[in-house]
Amino acid sequence: RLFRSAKRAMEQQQDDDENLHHRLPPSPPALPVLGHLQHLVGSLPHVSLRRLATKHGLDLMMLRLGAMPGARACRRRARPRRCCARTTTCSRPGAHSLAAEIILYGPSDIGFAPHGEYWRQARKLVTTHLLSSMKVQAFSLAREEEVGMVMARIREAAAVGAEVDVGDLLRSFTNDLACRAVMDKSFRSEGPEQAVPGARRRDVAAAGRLQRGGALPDHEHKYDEQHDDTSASGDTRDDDFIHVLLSVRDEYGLTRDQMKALLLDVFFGGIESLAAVLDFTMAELMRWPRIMKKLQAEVRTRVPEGQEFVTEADLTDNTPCYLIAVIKESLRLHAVTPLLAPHMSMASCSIDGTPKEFVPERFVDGGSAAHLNVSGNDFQFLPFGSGRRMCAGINFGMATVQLMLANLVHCFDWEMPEGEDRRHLDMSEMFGLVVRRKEKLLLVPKLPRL
Ligand code: HEM
Repeated sequence: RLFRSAKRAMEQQQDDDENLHHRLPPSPPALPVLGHLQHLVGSLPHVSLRRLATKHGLDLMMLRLGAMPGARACRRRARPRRCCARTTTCSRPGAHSLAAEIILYGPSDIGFAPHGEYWRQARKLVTTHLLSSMKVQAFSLAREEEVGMVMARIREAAAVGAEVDVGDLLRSFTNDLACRAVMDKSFRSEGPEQAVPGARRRDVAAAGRLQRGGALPDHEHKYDEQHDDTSASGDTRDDDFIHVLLSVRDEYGLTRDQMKALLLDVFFGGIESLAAVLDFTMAELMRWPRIMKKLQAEVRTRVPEGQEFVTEADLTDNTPCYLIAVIKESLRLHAVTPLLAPHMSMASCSIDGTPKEFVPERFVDGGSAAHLNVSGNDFQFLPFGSGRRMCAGINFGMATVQLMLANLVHCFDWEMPEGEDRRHLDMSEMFGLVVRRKEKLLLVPKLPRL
């Protein structure tokens, strides 16, 4: 039933695309056959597109990527971006691709599904039962445990004065967190090698295991054994996502493939983006020691004496506003998904005329951007997108970045490896589904003298 409604929505989308043809935005000069494809071939397509828009003075431009038409809105005026967020990007171009059809079963996930009844129901399910703020809160103990394990590993390195590959550490943290959210602790006992021979990364292993179907039947079995009709729903407990989906499968008429596709969104949507945001933020803090010190002072004064790690309660009871300002500034300066959502381009967003400088103060009270938040209503600042297709994992994402960053700056002082200068820290980007820093972030943790 759901597959049929996804197909209908796709046909409707094609009709809408055809109807739109007679009122297209202006288009820069294009090559025959290729159209504007050459602008996406370089290493940083979002930067080439920004240059193209500036060169032709276009706030909203029509691009042709081979046979596929697309529109891109630029920073200068909020109106075209609002228009894109609310209308143009309600569906996804990738919805018609063979890859999405095979990997995401239709696609039956919410990230790639075309706009329509299936996507609406699936999005409702995910935002109500898996990624709601209540569920994210219920998951705080698990998040704290995972962060605590990373701090313990850094402490071992600090004890012997070794450097750590912070980027790598952050990526394995976000992998572990996603695996834990989806399938609880079972992934630890498995190890990546058993799940997918030769796989080194747990997310790949876990995603592979999900796709081949191993994880779901195991959980189904456990769920059926444990299930008690009188038990409360998993929304307010830290039940893993497979368990939650099993508890609502009849209500939503979900097939096994649809459940797998929805779970894969957590791997595809959450892991790389979270790691990239944390890596960019730590790198910026290293380049701006004054900001690092100010943030450390704020976080350290809020953690009770003798307490080893920062807990979520320390952050939510008395939200440290400079921590939030630092995260917002990092999201402003480094758009990790600049092309996923055509209406969003943080890489080219200028709030107060100093776009390349890392100045979190703009986001604190009295600052020029103090009124901007990340919830998609301020069209100059859309790190999670906006409108109906905005990021479904925004609560999960913000909670994770806050807790991890607070702990990294609370538990350690950070130095550059010997002979390296923080002023030369390379901030070059590497393009991908998620934009990340090109170079490794090698730093030396020191236990602070409190
Ligand atoms: C700080 C980290 C993150 C950033 C910067 C980010 C950013 C984004 C952006 C820009 C979009 C496209 C929005 C649009 O088209 O308007 C998106 C979509 C999405 N994100 Fe995130 N995201 C993050 C973390 C996460 C996490 C942790 C999850 C899941 C656990 C997630 C799941 C999704 C999903 C499912 C979509 C597709 C929504 C739809 O099409 O209906 N994201 N994200």
